[in-house]
Amino acid sequence: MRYISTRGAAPMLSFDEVLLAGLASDGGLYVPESWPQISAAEMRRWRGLSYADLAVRVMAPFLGDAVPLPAFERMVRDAYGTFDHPAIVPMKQLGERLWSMELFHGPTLAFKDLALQLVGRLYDHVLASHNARVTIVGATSGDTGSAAIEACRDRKSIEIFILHPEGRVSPVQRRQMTTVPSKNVHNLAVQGSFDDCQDLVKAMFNDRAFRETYKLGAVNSINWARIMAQIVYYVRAGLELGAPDRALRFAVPTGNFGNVYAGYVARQMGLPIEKFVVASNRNDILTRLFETGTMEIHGVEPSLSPSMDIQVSSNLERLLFDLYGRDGKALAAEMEGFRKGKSMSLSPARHKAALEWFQGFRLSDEGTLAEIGRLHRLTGELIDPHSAIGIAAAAEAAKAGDTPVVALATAHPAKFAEAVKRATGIEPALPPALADLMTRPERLERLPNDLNAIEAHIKQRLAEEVHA
Ligand SMILES: Cc1ncc(COP(=O)(O)O)c(C=O)c1O
Ligand SMILES: N[C@@H](CCOP(=O)(O)O)C(=O)O
Repeated sequence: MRYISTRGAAPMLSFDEVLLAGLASDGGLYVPESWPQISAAEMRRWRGLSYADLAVRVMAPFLGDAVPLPAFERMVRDAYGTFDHPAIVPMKQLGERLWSMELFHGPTLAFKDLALQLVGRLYDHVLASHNARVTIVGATSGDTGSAAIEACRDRKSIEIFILHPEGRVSPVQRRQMTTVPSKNVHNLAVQGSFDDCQDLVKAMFNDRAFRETYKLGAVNSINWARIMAQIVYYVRAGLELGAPDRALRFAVPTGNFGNVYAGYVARQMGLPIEKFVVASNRNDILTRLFETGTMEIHGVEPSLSPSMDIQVSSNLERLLFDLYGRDGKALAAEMEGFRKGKSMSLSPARHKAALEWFQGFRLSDEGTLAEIGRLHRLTGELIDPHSAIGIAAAAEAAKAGDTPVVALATAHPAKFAEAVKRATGIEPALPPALADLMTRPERLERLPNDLNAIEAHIKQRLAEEVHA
């Protein structure tokens, strides 16, 4: 398996090279040269497999010969051995055609663990075989950061720097990052939005000298390995609901478009997915794109679902690459225009093609609180605001059409206790392993939204490590 950049000007790479590269050298994102296929017969055979066994089968074609299969199997088993539910991603029926899939049973209580527990192990394996070290730089609106830190803490060959928007993540999310005492973990609270943090990370990757000197690595979903690991639970949901003999739909709470893009890949591999409902909060750039064909950046506004407070959805570029017939040069020009003009429009034909697979949905904060309350009254369950947006989208979709709709529940309610309490009067408790989280000492650096300041800080910290 070889990987190509969405902007057409970076070298083709193998899986291990893509894992270490993160962003492509032309500023694009790596995607597989072609989509591996899962046959109907394979899907039927895979129905009763454990999550780990299924994960190995779904992901193996993406590795090429970069990682030996026995080692990969071990990594997968270890990664999902950290989850606290035997099904790893349990599904619950909420209505006649309505299901939710819980993706928050990993160590940091959000769907990011499904990919990052594996990516941390892949990094270890590949760094050891290349005898290399890496400096991870990542941006987070709250969940990627803690999942990446948990996956990379105390690893000898990794230093990890996570940028989060100061004051714009929940107190639990912040503390899950800042209370980790490991020496290789560095938290930077940036005066700006998640989009600013993500721009800073991309700018560090595009600063060739900095990237090469400090051997930058990525943990955000710009890294293909993140997407690869997220494909598995779509296949799992499909098999549980009767694929390949029955089609289904997904409703996905969306920010950076990584989660829903992994579903798109599952469909490209042959899973019979009829439609994706792309669900957003008031930061609805994607919903507007599907409604109108035009993508236009408005400022990021804080909401009750802060992890989705994003306007520039990185992974949309991977979908656009296919909508542009995999013409990297044409897409590079389009992305440059979008960067400068903060707006881009799809041609009517491309817009129509996108609507065959996707539809948009948005929910206000008031609607989110109402949905948390409604679900609690109906089922007795507490759900977090991100999952609530997905479930509300799925409930609406289930009213139209006969195929089942699966809502992805992306975070544990205790990560957003304040919103859940406002909606239900009940404060969800953190699991026992995190019971004392709110009293642990924190460690973070406050920095301006300025590339030079961030790079200087990282250089200084790395120099101190060398002399320690
Ligand atoms: C809890 C939660 N739900 C949904 C999302 C949106 O997912 P994506 O960025 O993959 O679209 C995020 C952030 O990524 C998140 O942390
Ligand atoms: N919501 C995310 C934002 C980063 O997205 P990623 O999937 O690209 O890592 C977060 O919680 O940090």
